[in-house]
Amino acid sequence: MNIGLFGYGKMGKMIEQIAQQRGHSIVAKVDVGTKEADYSKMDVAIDFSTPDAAYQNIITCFENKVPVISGTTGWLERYAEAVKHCQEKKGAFIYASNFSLGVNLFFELNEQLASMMSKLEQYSVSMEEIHHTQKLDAPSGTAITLAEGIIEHSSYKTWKSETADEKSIPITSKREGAVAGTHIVSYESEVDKIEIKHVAHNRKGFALGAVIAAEWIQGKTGVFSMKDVLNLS
Ligand SMILES: NC(=O)C1=CN([C@@H]2O[C@H](COP(=O)(O)OP(=O)(O)OC[C@H]3O[C@@H](n4cnc5c(N)ncnc54)[C@H](OP(=O)(O)O)[C@@H]3O)[C@@H](O)[C@H]2O)C=CC1
Ligand SMILES: O=C(O)C1=N[C@H](C(=O)O)C[C@H](O)C1
Repeated sequence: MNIGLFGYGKMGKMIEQIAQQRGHSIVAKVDVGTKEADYSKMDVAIDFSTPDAAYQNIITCFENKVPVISGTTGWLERYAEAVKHCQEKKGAFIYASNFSLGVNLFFELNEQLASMMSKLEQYSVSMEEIHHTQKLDAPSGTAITLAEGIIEHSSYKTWKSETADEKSIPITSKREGAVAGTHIVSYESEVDKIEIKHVAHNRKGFALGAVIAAEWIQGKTGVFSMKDVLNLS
């Protein structure tokens, strides 16, 4: 598979390593200063760029008939537009706030727990995410997906950073050192606390998941998710 990398930062470099180990070639590295890219050589584009850059990168790939895997967070207010564009162009697209197998299992566990906890009014839910100090967006994309999973299975209506009323899920964002990504969902009552926690030890799991998604999307048309790739639920 010939891969075009959009964003050649921490994730772009990790994806290059994993892709090459799996026998793929990197045919383009599109970063902030890149003037031109040869889309005709790309079987797939993998975008891990910035919140400001992702949407345009994705649309340009659809225009050039290149399937897109995007893991960039913080641009999701334009996700519906990107989906529409993909459908109009009969393209192929997967966005995931987190590509790691572990976090995708954690998403499933979170939804099952939310469903059980929705019957118990004495517990209040809250969330904490911890990432490295270079992260541009907060809360993390993963925390937003977790909150959406809880909202789908409970009476919570929305999420909010830090402080919240009883109808919204409070999310605390911490930025510390080089933390790859930690997410904690807590349910607290007057008498006890239940927590589920995912800790990424490094970025390899995110990169491997993105490369597996790129392999999976070959020859397909449409908008998919990691649930489709991993055959979950
Ligand atoms: N879904 C998932 O599993 C994961 C998602 N992420 C997300 O991926 C994104 C990237 O993370 P990370 O690699 O750590 O960040 P980095 O800051 O290390 O890398 C981002 C890169 O994108 C470059 N860039 C800026 N503008 C453009 C542009 N117009 N086109 C292409 N590239 C551009 C930056 O260049 P410059 O530095 O010169 O500005 C930088 O090299 C973030 O949104 C992060 O939240 C991260 C890990 C896992
Ligand atoms: O910026 C990061 O590093 C990460 N971003 C993603 C997010 O916002 O959830 C995924 C992972 O937690 C690492």
